[in-house]
Amino acid sequence: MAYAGGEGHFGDLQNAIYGAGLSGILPTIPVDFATLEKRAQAALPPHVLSYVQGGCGDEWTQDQNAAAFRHWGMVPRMMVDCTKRDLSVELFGQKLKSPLFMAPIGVNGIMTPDQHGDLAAARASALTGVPYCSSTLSNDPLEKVAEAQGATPGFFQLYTPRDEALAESLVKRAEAAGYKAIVVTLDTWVTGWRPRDLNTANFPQLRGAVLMNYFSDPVFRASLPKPPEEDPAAAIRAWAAVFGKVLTWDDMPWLRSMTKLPLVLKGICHPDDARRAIDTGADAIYVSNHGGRQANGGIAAIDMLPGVVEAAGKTPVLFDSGIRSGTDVIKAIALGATAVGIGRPYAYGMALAGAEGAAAVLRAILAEADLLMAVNGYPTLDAVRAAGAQRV
Ligand SMILES: Cc1cc2nc3c(=O)[nH]c(=O)nc-3n(C[C@H](O)[C@H](O)[C@H](O)COP(=O)(O)O)c2cc1C
Ligand SMILES: O=C(O)C(=O)c1ccccc1
Repeated sequence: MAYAGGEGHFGDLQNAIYGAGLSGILPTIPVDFATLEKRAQAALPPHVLSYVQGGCGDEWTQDQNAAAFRHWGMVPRMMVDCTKRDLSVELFGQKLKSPLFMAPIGVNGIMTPDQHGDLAAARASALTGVPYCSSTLSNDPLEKVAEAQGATPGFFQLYTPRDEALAESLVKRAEAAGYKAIVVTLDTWVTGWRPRDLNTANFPQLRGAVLMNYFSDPVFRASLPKPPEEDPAAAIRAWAAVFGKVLTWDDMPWLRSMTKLPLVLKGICHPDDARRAIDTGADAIYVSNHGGRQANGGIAAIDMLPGVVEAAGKTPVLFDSGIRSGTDVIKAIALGATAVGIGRPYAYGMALAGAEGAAAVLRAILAEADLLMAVNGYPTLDAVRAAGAQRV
């Protein structure tokens, strides 16, 4: 049944769903965020849910991130042949089927009952071709996560430790494991004020979750009097002491010297910071306010994207924070993003059905994006950018 026009498109999922419905089969993973979140809310242990769902302060910025997409609108073009759509992008020398990627989520490890959510996320990436940016915080070592990503390229997100030798060790391991870019997160040397987690006195990392990249690291291990297996409490304390280096522009030569891989700075929101990042050697800018988890009171991330895109010129701009649907993805592309990160939505899919659940969420987002392009007369992402989005 080739009703939606064209074959082999992400939007074919729609036909598959309606077709299955004729035999009484319904999607097991909701295709919209609101229903998905409700289902995940019921499925997750309360302390995991509050950590993932929550944000900083009264969550104004987190709410704004999603709500701000509602004041950007697009104008359709008619009489354009859109039977073939091309959502592919080239990023870090990799040809990707779509502009989506999975944003780093350091507690993926505790999102699945088997506590191997990092591997589930990596398998979702292998299943869909959507790259996974895996976090430094992980229940499985980065080498195993890379392996589970199969042929899909992966990126490694670095939380820069205070111990420079440990930072260098993590980056060298990521290079050896085949990651295609190093994404340095700038906004989290300290944790933001998160009332949901504070009121329940819950911080998963201090309970020993998701620290396997440290516990498996030769430099970290050498810094401990006893191995983490023998004295986990001391290893956790050592992690807390080493976790967050305060980065300044003075560190750029060092960060740049650590790797020949593309270097991406995550958390850039100001055009001047984007210019300085590029001038000092960054290969890509990653606009994000950490999903509103780190600082409250900030402007919605999508509203900061156009200024950074303009400042970045030809340098690729990655974006996340507030993406909840395929429509949001297309709006971010229209505003100049090169690639768009999905955060909480895929984590919720994973909470419901592991790798398959996360893959289902990504496929639904891609299907909506593809069908929007089909209807709106945008056959390519360049056409999306040319059409743009207007503030309404
Ligand atoms: C539970 C959770 C854990 C996260 N852990 C990390 C992390 O380890 N490293 C990082 O750079 N960003 C982390 N982030 C931020 C995401 O990469 C991304 O910026 C954010 O989720 C985007 O917002 P959204 O979830 O509203 O789409 C985390 C986000 C969540 C929800
Ligand atoms: O929960 C987060 O968003 C996150 O990335 C993090 C990681 C380590 C410490 C504090 C926050």
